[in-house]
Amino acid sequence: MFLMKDIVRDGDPVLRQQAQKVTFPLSDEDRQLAHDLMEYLEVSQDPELCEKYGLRAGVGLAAPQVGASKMMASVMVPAEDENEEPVFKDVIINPVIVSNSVQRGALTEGEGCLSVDQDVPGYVPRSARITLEYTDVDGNSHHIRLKNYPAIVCQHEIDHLHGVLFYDHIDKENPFSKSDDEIFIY
Ligand SMILES: Cc1nc(NNC(=O)[C@H](CC2CCCC2)CN(O)CO)c(F)c(N2CCN3CCOC[C@@H]3C2)n1
Ligand code: NI
Repeated sequence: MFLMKDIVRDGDPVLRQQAQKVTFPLSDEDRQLAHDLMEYLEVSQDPELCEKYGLRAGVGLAAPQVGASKMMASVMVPAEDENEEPVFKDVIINPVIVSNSVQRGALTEGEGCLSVDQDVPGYVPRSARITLEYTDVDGNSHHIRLKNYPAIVCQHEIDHLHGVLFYDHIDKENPFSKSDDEIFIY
């Protein structure tokens, strides 16, 4: 199980590398990595376990953040009402954003990152809607449309696979600048 000590922090070159495509069928090592990436999110979203293991809660975790430069990330976006199924939950392997809306969106509270210890205030403008292609651990390919919160999370994770961190997108001059067609999410 991953703990905070296993999370690589900003400054480590692995966070700025282009991750390697994953080959199928998955090796045992890659299968274990996919499992552990999702397990981190599940544990971190359980208040008791999160506290018990001293984790920072997460809704996504990319392989480079645990030192594995592979195109793989877990995403677990809970529903508003936690008694419902998560809005989106999967390990996305070799993900590609095949199209995205012109309309932009940003999380109202900005973003953070388990690999960035300090807060970096500001809006992180992203596409409000994306069409995502990826392969799951069983080798099935998916072609899905996501919007708002899950779309933002997937873009944050896919950025990690290309060596991009959330604060790269923040406007230095005016971190809270917003063009009128941008929507606010969540
Ligand atoms: C928005 C949010 N970001 C949390 N952390 N940051 C992360 O997930 C980073 C990735 C997210 C940062 C912005 C977009 C993607 C991790 N990243 O660095 C991976 O690359 C949260 F923890 C969180 N939630 C809301 C839902 N809640 C359900 C119950 O359990 C607690 C949980 C808290 N929402
Ligand atoms: Ni991150």
